[in-house]
Amino acid sequence: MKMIEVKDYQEMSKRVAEYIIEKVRTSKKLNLGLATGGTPVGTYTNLIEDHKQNYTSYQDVTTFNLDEYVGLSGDDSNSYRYYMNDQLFDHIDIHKSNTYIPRGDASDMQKECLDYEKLLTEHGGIDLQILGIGSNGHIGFNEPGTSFDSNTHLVELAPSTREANARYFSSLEEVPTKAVTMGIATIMKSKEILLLISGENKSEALSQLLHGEVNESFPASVLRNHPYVTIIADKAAIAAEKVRN
Ligand SMILES: O=P(O)(O)OC[C@H]1O[C@](O)(CO)[C@@H](O)[C@@H]1O
Repeated sequence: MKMIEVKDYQEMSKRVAEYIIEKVRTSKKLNLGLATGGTPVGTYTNLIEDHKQNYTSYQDVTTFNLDEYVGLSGDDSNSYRYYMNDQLFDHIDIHKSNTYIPRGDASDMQKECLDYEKLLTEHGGIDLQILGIGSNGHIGFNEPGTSFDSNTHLVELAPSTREANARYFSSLEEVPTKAVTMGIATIMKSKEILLLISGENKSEALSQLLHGEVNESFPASVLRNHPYVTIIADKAAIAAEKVRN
């Protein structure tokens, strides 16, 4: 794993956006894996600004999101489909039909998982996957204990994840208890991964990722087995990590 240290959230967002833009501009066809949560919002803002100023085109880009809440339709403002449209897709020239997110309101969720995995395979897999990390080490919605062999599957969200994400809902009770997520094996098939880590509250996770054991109790640790992962971390995440060690 390679680590790039940046000053702050703004610099992280700019650097990640520049990296994505370069890939978009130089690839004939690009399969981009995208994440939600607070971490990539600044990256998406930078992509939109660049699209408006420099006309970077996303017409040959296909996107695959990591996860979605079970029970929410794409029209629900808390769904990740809504988030992606709102934060990125509605503001660039991507064909909406080329943006894939597992459906949280499918009538048969087991089939939805199988179909999503198949879709990824049929498209030739992800070229560049953007990842955030939960403070318990989750990637996508793969909570501690998830098998490293897992494909797209249904999960029960950890109480800490529901609490962390409750800030987007009007109450904790409203946060869905289940989600659908690409599995660890699915994520590991990506050709390249960029992991974004910002803020002191992620320093414990960064520390464990860099120095802890590779095992299923800390899902992100699997990334140490991937040949092409770059961590982009800001000073706040790293500084606190250094103090701890
Ligand atoms: O970026 P945040 O909001 O800290 O979330 C970290 C991770 O948690 C998730 O939001 C899932 O809870 C991921 O999508 C994200 O990468």
